[in-house]
Amino acid sequence: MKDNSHLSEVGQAFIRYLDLYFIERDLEASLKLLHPAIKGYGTGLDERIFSLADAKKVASRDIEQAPNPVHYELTQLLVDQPSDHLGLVTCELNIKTRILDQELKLNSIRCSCVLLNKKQNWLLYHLHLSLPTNDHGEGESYPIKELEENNQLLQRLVSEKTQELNQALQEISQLAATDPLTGLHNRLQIDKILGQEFLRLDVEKTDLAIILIDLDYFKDINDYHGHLIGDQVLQEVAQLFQDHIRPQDFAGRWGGEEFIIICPQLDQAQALLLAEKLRSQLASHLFTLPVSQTASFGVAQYQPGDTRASLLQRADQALYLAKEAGRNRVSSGPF
Ligand SMILES: Nc1nc2c(ncn2[C@@H]2O[C@H](COP(=O)(O)OP(=O)(O)OP(=O)(O)O)[C@@H](O)[C@H]2O)c(=O)[nH]1
Repeated sequence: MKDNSHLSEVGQAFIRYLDLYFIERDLEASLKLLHPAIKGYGTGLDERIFSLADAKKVASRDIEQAPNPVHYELTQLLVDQPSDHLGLVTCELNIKTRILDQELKLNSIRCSCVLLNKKQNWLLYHLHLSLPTNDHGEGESYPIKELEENNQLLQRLVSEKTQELNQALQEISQLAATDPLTGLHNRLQIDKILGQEFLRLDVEKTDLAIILIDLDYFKDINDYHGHLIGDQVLQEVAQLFQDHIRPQDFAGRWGGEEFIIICPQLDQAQALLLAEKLRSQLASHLFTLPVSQTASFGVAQYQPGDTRASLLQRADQALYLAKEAGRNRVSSGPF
């Protein structure tokens, strides 16, 4: 402990504050030496102190970031006491500490401070710290201010980049799950959804039905009108299915001119009704192009012991029966 007896009460109070704050890094004790109406500025860009709460925030962040003792050397100390209640300190100091095994050294910090005498205690009423803006001095190895600025810039860049990456990731996931022509779920995604629905069946013991759909004589559309018109018909059919299923159903493109609807919580009878609705909507649909289009539908309901493959196989067999029976119809068996 340095001998400060030559200093006035004001000087001693100021040194006491420096010791508690810098050397001991004792937040609570150092805060007790601040006047309740403290105001001032720290060295950081955002270190504005307009209340004791601000001072606490700035100091606690500083101590958290640099918890080791901060050794200081006063290169200049001027203490004035214009009145019984008013003390002024003007000083310059060099500090050094260690953060994360790195030596930090900063010279020529300027500090001006007003102390008020409150019930025989000199308390810091105003504090202003500043760093010279010229190039770093000899031996300064860690310009905190610059580090803070870089840190803030980096944080902003990282947050911007993270946002961009998240958005790109969302777009990529969306693309990976979507059929580019129709905008419906693609086969991979439908397989994933079916897997999730099977897991749900284990827990919830509810119904699940699927509807496989194959357009009738679609080859003719391509042959007579060309592939581009064929594509437009596929898009319009997809939109029609999407418009007439329930919000909880999933519509997907299963293959070229094959579609699939996954219907959670629907039994066979209800799924047959839905399929019939889709069939008749399509059969009577007025396409924007001078074409008409029907489809055949195979319906299968989940049975205990089913795998995804066995359920799909039954729907496929039902679809085959609908085709065999003359197309433009719905079938669910029997098998
Ligand atoms: N325009 C277009 N045609 C496609 C696409 N995918 C598959 N097709 C066509 O769909 C047609 C399917 O023909 P087929 O398998 O013979 O069946 P179909 O003519 O619909 O007859 P049925 O299924 O027996 O009623 C073929 O001409 C394929 O080229 C696509 O993405 N765009």
